[in-house]
Amino acid sequence: MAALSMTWSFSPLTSSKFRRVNRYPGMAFASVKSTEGLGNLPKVVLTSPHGSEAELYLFGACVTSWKVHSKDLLFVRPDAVFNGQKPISGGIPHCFPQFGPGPIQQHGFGRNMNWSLVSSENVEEKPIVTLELKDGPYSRAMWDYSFHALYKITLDKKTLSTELTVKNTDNKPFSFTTALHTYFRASVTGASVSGLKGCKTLNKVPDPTNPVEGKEERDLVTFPGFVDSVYLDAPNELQLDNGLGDKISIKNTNWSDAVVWNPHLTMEQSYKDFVCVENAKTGKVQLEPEQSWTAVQHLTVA
Ligand SMILES: O=P(O)(O)OC[C@H]1O[C@@H](O)[C@H](O)[C@@H](O)[C@@H]1O
Repeated sequence: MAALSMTWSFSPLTSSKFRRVNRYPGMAFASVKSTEGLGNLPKVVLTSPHGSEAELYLFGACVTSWKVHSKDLLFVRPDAVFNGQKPISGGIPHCFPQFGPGPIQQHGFGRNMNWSLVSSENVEEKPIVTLELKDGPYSRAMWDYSFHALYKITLDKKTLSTELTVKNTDNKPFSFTTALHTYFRASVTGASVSGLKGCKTLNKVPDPTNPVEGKEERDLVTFPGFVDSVYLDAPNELQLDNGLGDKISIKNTNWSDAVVWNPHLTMEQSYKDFVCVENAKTGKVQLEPEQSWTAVQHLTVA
Protein backbone atom coordinates (compact mmCIF):
# COMPACT_ATOMS: atom_id res chain seq x y z
CA MET A 1 0.00 0.00 0.00
CA ALA A 2 1.31 3.44 -0.85
CA ALA A 3 0.00 6.00 1.60
CA LEU A 4 0.23 9.74 1.38
CA SER A 5 -0.77 11.99 4.25
CA MET A 6 -1.12 15.67 3.64
CA THR A 7 -2.84 18.85 4.51
CA TRP A 8 -4.95 20.66 1.95
CA SER A 9 -3.02 22.18 -0.91
CA PHE A 10 -3.86 23.15 -4.46
CA SER A 11 -0.80 21.45 -5.84
CA PRO A 12 -1.99 18.41 -7.73
CA LEU A 13 -1.40 14.99 -6.26
CA THR A 14 -0.55 13.00 -9.30
CA SER A 15 -0.07 9.34 -9.95
CA SER A 16 3.68 9.80 -9.64
CA LYS A 17 3.20 10.05 -5.88
CA PHE A 18 1.92 6.48 -5.80
CA ARG A 19 4.67 3.94 -5.93
CA ARG A 20 2.75 0.94 -7.18
CA VAL A 21 3.30 -1.37 -10.06
CA ASN A 22 0.80 -0.62 -12.78
CA ARG A 23 -1.01 -3.89 -13.40
CA TYR A 24 -2.86 -2.35 -16.29
CA PRO A 25 -0.22 -1.49 -18.89
CA GLY A 26 -1.37 1.25 -21.18
CA MET A 27 -3.82 2.57 -18.60
CA ALA A 28 -3.41 5.32 -16.05
CA PHE A 29 -2.61 4.70 -12.40
CA ALA A 30 -5.14 5.46 -9.73
CA SER A 31 -4.87 9.13 -8.92
CA VAL A 32 -6.16 11.70 -6.48
CA LYS A 33 -5.92 15.27 -7.64
CA SER A 34 -6.67 18.42 -5.68
CA THR A 35 -8.15 21.14 -7.80
CA GLU A 36 -10.64 24.01 -7.83
CA GLY A 37 -14.28 23.38 -8.52
CA LEU A 38 -17.23 25.63 -9.14
CA GLY A 39 -17.20 28.85 -7.15
CA ASN A 40 -13.44 28.30 -6.67
CA LEU A 41 -14.25 25.77 -3.96
CA PRO A 42 -11.62 23.09 -3.26
CA LYS A 43 -12.44 19.92 -5.11
CA VAL A 44 -10.81 16.48 -5.21
CA VAL A 45 -10.91 14.22 -8.25
CA LEU A 46 -10.38 10.46 -7.89
CA THR A 47 -9.53 8.47 -10.99
CA SER A 48 -9.35 4.70 -11.07
CA PRO A 49 -7.14 2.87 -13.57
CA HIS A 50 -10.32 1.09 -14.67
CA GLY A 51 -11.72 4.36 -15.97
CA SER A 52 -14.19 5.30 -13.23
CA GLU A 53 -13.99 8.77 -11.73
CA ALA A 54 -15.42 10.59 -8.71
CA GLU A 55 -15.38 14.22 -7.65
CA LEU A 56 -15.99 15.65 -4.22
CA TYR A 57 -16.05 19.06 -2.63
CA LEU A 58 -14.45 19.69 0.74
CA PHE A 59 -17.40 21.96 1.46
CA GLY A 60 -19.89 19.54 2.98
CA ALA A 61 -17.65 16.56 2.03
CA CYS A 62 -20.08 16.29 -0.84
CA VAL A 63 -19.39 13.73 -3.58
CA THR A 64 -20.86 15.47 -6.62
CA SER A 65 -19.98 13.05 -9.38
CA TRP A 66 -19.43 9.29 -9.80
CA LYS A 67 -18.77 8.24 -13.36
CA VAL A 68 -18.52 4.68 -14.65
CA HIS A 69 -17.88 4.34 -18.39
CA SER A 70 -18.10 8.16 -18.53
CA LYS A 71 -21.73 8.07 -17.37
CA ASP A 72 -22.47 10.08 -14.24
CA LEU A 73 -24.70 8.08 -11.91
CA LEU A 74 -25.17 10.96 -9.47
CA PHE A 75 -27.15 14.13 -10.02
CA VAL A 76 -26.55 17.71 -8.97
CA ARG A 77 -29.63 19.92 -9.09
CA PRO A 78 -29.46 22.80 -11.55
CA ASP A 79 -30.34 25.18 -8.70
CA ALA A 80 -27.35 24.01 -6.63
CA VAL A 81 -25.12 26.81 -5.42
CA PHE A 82 -21.38 26.53 -4.99
CA ASN A 83 -20.65 29.48 -2.77
CA GLY A 84 -19.56 27.85 0.48
CA GLN A 85 -22.56 29.41 2.20
CA LYS A 86 -25.38 27.05 1.32
CA PRO A 87 -25.29 23.25 1.12
CA ILE A 88 -24.59 21.78 -2.30
CA SER A 89 -27.93 20.38 -3.49
CA GLY A 90 -26.96 17.18 -5.19
CA GLY A 91 -24.51 14.31 -5.23
CA ILE A 92 -24.14 12.81 -1.77
CA PRO A 93 -24.68 15.50 0.88
CA HIS A 94 -24.34 14.62 4.56
CA CYS A 95 -27.15 15.06 7.01
CA PHE A 96 -25.37 15.37 10.35
CA PRO A 97 -25.92 15.62 13.32
CA GLN A 98 -29.61 15.85 12.53
CA PHE A 99 -31.65 14.25 9.78
CA GLY A 100 -34.51 16.50 8.63
CA PRO A 101 -36.02 19.36 10.60
CA GLY A 102 -35.39 19.73 14.34
CA PRO A 103 -33.74 21.94 16.93
CA ILE A 104 -30.88 22.90 14.59
CA GLN A 105 -30.84 23.74 10.86
CA GLN A 106 -32.55 21.26 8.47
CA HIS A 107 -30.31 18.19 7.96
CA GLY A 108 -27.67 19.60 10.33
CA PHE A 109 -24.43 21.48 9.72
CA GLY A 110 -22.25 18.69 8.24
CA ARG A 111 -23.24 19.66 4.70
CA ASN A 112 -22.61 23.29 5.48
CA MET A 113 -19.02 23.23 6.77
CA ASN A 114 -15.58 22.84 5.26
CA TRP A 115 -14.14 19.40 5.85
CA SER A 116 -10.36 18.85 5.66
CA LEU A 117 -8.52 16.37 3.52
CA VAL A 118 -6.40 14.28 5.88
CA SER A 119 -5.04 11.51 3.71
CA SER A 120 -4.90 10.09 0.26
CA GLU A 121 -3.98 6.51 -0.59
CA ASN A 122 -3.83 4.07 -3.44
CA VAL A 123 -4.76 0.59 -2.28
CA GLU A 124 -4.79 -2.15 -4.91
CA GLU A 125 -5.44 0.38 -7.68
CA LYS A 126 -8.27 1.97 -5.72
CA PRO A 127 -7.90 5.69 -5.02
CA ILE A 128 -9.01 6.52 -1.48
CA VAL A 129 -9.35 9.85 0.31
CA THR A 130 -10.23 10.53 3.92
CA LEU A 131 -11.79 13.79 5.06
CA GLU A 132 -12.42 14.98 8.57
CA LEU A 133 -14.71 17.38 10.35
CA LYS A 134 -14.30 18.65 13.88
CA ASP A 135 -16.45 20.96 15.93
CA GLY A 136 -15.74 24.66 15.70
CA PRO A 137 -17.47 27.91 16.68
CA TYR A 138 -20.06 27.47 13.89
CA SER A 139 -21.12 23.98 15.00
CA ARG A 140 -20.76 24.77 18.71
CA ALA A 141 -23.20 27.67 18.40
CA MET A 142 -25.97 25.19 17.54
CA TRP A 143 -24.69 21.87 18.92
CA ASP A 144 -22.33 22.34 21.84
CA TYR A 145 -20.28 19.16 21.64
CA SER A 146 -16.77 18.16 20.72
CA PHE A 147 -16.76 15.52 17.98
CA HIS A 148 -14.49 14.12 15.29
CA ALA A 149 -15.96 12.78 12.04
CA LEU A 150 -13.92 10.86 9.48
CA TYR A 151 -15.26 10.19 6.00
CA LYS A 152 -13.37 7.73 3.79
CA ILE A 153 -14.23 7.54 0.09
CA THR A 154 -12.99 4.65 -2.03
CA LEU A 155 -13.39 4.37 -5.79
CA ASP A 156 -13.29 0.99 -7.49
CA LYS A 157 -14.10 -0.10 -11.02
CA LYS A 158 -17.88 -0.06 -10.60
CA THR A 159 -18.22 0.77 -6.90
CA LEU A 160 -18.12 3.94 -4.86
CA SER A 161 -17.78 3.24 -1.14
CA THR A 162 -18.04 5.62 1.76
CA GLU A 163 -17.31 5.02 5.41
CA LEU A 164 -18.41 7.54 8.01
CA THR A 165 -17.09 7.40 11.57
CA VAL A 166 -18.26 9.79 14.26
CA LYS A 167 -16.37 9.90 17.55
CA ASN A 168 -17.45 11.61 20.73
CA THR A 169 -14.39 13.64 21.79
CA ASP A 170 -16.35 15.46 24.49
CA ASN A 171 -16.47 14.66 28.19
CA LYS A 172 -20.26 14.25 28.11
CA PRO A 173 -22.51 11.96 26.07
CA PHE A 174 -24.25 13.14 22.92
CA SER A 175 -26.71 11.75 20.40
CA PHE A 176 -27.30 12.45 16.73
CA THR A 177 -29.21 11.34 13.66
CA THR A 178 -27.65 11.23 10.22
CA ALA A 179 -28.05 10.27 6.56
CA LEU A 180 -26.33 10.25 3.20
CA HIS A 181 -28.80 12.16 1.08
CA THR A 182 -27.80 10.55 -2.24
CA TYR A 183 -29.19 12.07 -5.44
CA PHE A 184 -29.16 9.49 -8.24
CA ARG A 185 -29.50 10.56 -11.85
CA ALA A 186 -32.73 8.96 -13.06
CA SER A 187 -35.71 9.14 -15.32
CA VAL A 188 -38.34 9.52 -12.63
CA THR A 189 -41.10 7.83 -14.61
CA GLY A 190 -38.99 4.69 -15.15
CA ALA A 191 -37.16 4.58 -11.82
CA SER A 192 -37.92 2.06 -9.08
CA VAL A 193 -36.42 0.80 -5.85
CA SER A 194 -36.68 -2.83 -4.77
CA GLY A 195 -35.94 -4.44 -1.43
CA LEU A 196 -38.23 -2.34 0.74
CA LYS A 197 -41.27 -4.62 0.84
CA GLY A 198 -42.33 -5.42 4.38
CA CYS A 199 -40.57 -2.44 5.97
CA LYS A 200 -42.34 -0.19 8.43
CA THR A 201 -42.75 3.24 6.82
CA LEU A 202 -43.12 6.78 8.04
CA ASN A 203 -44.76 8.58 5.18
CA LYS A 204 -44.22 12.34 5.27
CA VAL A 205 -46.91 12.88 2.64
CA PRO A 206 -49.18 14.79 3.07
CA ASP A 207 -47.89 16.27 6.35
CA PRO A 208 -44.10 16.18 6.89
CA THR A 209 -44.51 17.26 10.51
CA ASN A 210 -46.84 14.36 11.22
CA PRO A 211 -45.62 11.27 9.33
CA VAL A 212 -48.12 8.46 8.90
CA GLU A 213 -47.04 4.98 9.98
CA GLY A 214 -47.54 2.16 7.54
CA LYS A 215 -46.01 -0.90 5.95
CA GLU A 216 -44.56 -1.12 2.45
CA GLU A 217 -46.54 -3.66 0.42
CA ARG A 218 -44.91 -3.08 -2.97
CA ASP A 219 -42.08 -5.05 -4.52
CA LEU A 220 -41.12 -1.95 -6.48
CA VAL A 221 -41.33 1.53 -5.01
CA THR A 222 -41.95 3.98 -7.84
CA PHE A 223 -42.22 7.75 -8.14
CA PRO A 224 -45.64 8.62 -9.55
CA GLY A 225 -45.84 11.92 -7.64
CA PHE A 226 -44.37 13.60 -4.57
CA VAL A 227 -42.57 10.90 -2.55
CA ASP A 228 -41.05 11.37 0.91
CA SER A 229 -40.93 8.26 3.03
CA VAL A 230 -38.68 6.84 5.74
CA TYR A 231 -38.26 3.04 5.81
CA LEU A 232 -37.33 1.79 9.27
CA ASP A 233 -34.93 -1.14 9.67
CA ALA A 234 -34.45 -1.41 5.93
CA PRO A 235 -32.44 -4.34 4.57
CA ASN A 236 -28.76 -3.81 3.99
CA GLU A 237 -29.09 -4.00 0.23
CA LEU A 238 -31.54 -2.17 -2.04
CA GLN A 239 -31.62 -2.11 -5.81
CA LEU A 240 -32.26 1.03 -7.79
CA ASP A 241 -33.31 0.87 -11.41
CA ASN A 242 -32.64 4.44 -12.50
CA GLY A 243 -34.90 4.20 -15.54
CA LEU A 244 -31.90 5.08 -17.71
CA GLY A 245 -30.67 1.54 -18.22
CA ASP A 246 -28.63 1.16 -15.02
CA LYS A 247 -29.17 -1.12 -12.04
CA ILE A 248 -27.44 0.17 -8.94
CA SER A 249 -26.98 -1.85 -5.78
CA ILE A 250 -27.09 0.26 -2.61
CA LYS A 251 -25.48 -1.81 0.14
CA ASN A 252 -24.76 -0.73 3.65
CA THR A 253 -23.45 -1.72 7.02
CA ASN A 254 -24.96 0.00 10.04
CA TRP A 255 -27.13 2.51 8.18
CA SER A 256 -30.32 1.08 9.63
CA ASP A 257 -32.96 3.05 7.72
CA ALA A 258 -33.64 4.25 4.20
CA VAL A 259 -35.34 7.35 2.85
CA VAL A 260 -36.89 7.66 -0.57
CA TRP A 261 -37.58 11.17 -1.83
CA ASN A 262 -38.64 12.95 -4.99
CA PRO A 263 -40.05 16.47 -4.80
CA HIS A 264 -42.22 16.17 -7.94
CA LEU A 265 -43.71 19.51 -9.02
CA THR A 266 -42.28 21.39 -6.04
CA MET A 267 -39.02 21.26 -8.06
CA GLU A 268 -40.47 21.50 -11.52
CA GLN A 269 -37.12 22.25 -13.13
CA SER A 270 -35.39 19.03 -12.15
CA TYR A 271 -37.61 16.43 -10.46
CA LYS A 272 -37.85 14.27 -13.59
CA ASP A 273 -34.09 13.79 -13.65
CA PHE A 274 -33.32 12.33 -10.21
CA VAL A 275 -34.49 10.27 -7.28
CA CYS A 276 -33.01 10.29 -3.79
CA VAL A 277 -32.43 6.96 -2.07
CA GLU A 278 -30.77 7.69 1.23
CA ASN A 279 -29.10 5.48 3.77
CA ALA A 280 -30.08 6.94 7.11
CA LYS A 281 -29.98 6.55 10.85
CA THR A 282 -33.21 8.25 11.88
CA GLY A 283 -33.21 6.88 15.42
CA LYS A 284 -30.71 8.52 17.74
CA VAL A 285 -27.15 7.22 17.89
CA GLN A 286 -26.04 7.69 21.49
CA LEU A 287 -22.31 8.02 22.10
CA GLU A 288 -20.54 8.17 25.44
CA PRO A 289 -17.20 10.03 25.64
CA GLU A 290 -14.55 8.28 23.51
CA GLN A 291 -17.15 6.06 21.81
CA SER A 292 -17.53 6.06 18.08
CA TRP A 293 -20.03 4.90 15.47
CA THR A 294 -19.24 3.77 11.92
CA ALA A 295 -21.47 3.13 8.91
CA VAL A 296 -20.52 2.07 5.40
CA GLN A 297 -22.27 2.50 2.05
CA HIS A 298 -21.34 0.73 -1.19
CA LEU A 299 -22.91 1.89 -4.46
CA THR A 300 -22.27 -0.57 -7.28
CA VAL A 301 -23.51 -0.33 -10.84
CA ALA A 302 -24.11 -3.63 -12.62
O1 LIG B 1 -34.04 20.63 0.60
P1 LIG B 1 -33.25 19.82 1.60
O2 LIG B 1 -33.02 20.53 2.90
O3 LIG B 1 -31.98 19.34 0.99
O4 LIG B 1 -34.13 18.55 1.95
C1 LIG B 1 -34.68 17.82 0.93
C2 LIG B 1 -35.49 16.63 1.46
O5 LIG B 1 -34.61 15.72 2.08
C3 LIG B 1 -35.21 14.46 2.37
O6 LIG B 1 -34.25 13.63 2.95
C4 LIG B 1 -36.34 14.66 3.35
O7 LIG B 1 -36.96 13.42 3.57
C5 LIG B 1 -37.31 15.67 2.78
O8 LIG B 1 -38.33 15.90 3.75
C6 LIG B 1 -36.61 16.97 2.42
O9 LIG B 1 -37.52 17.86 1.81
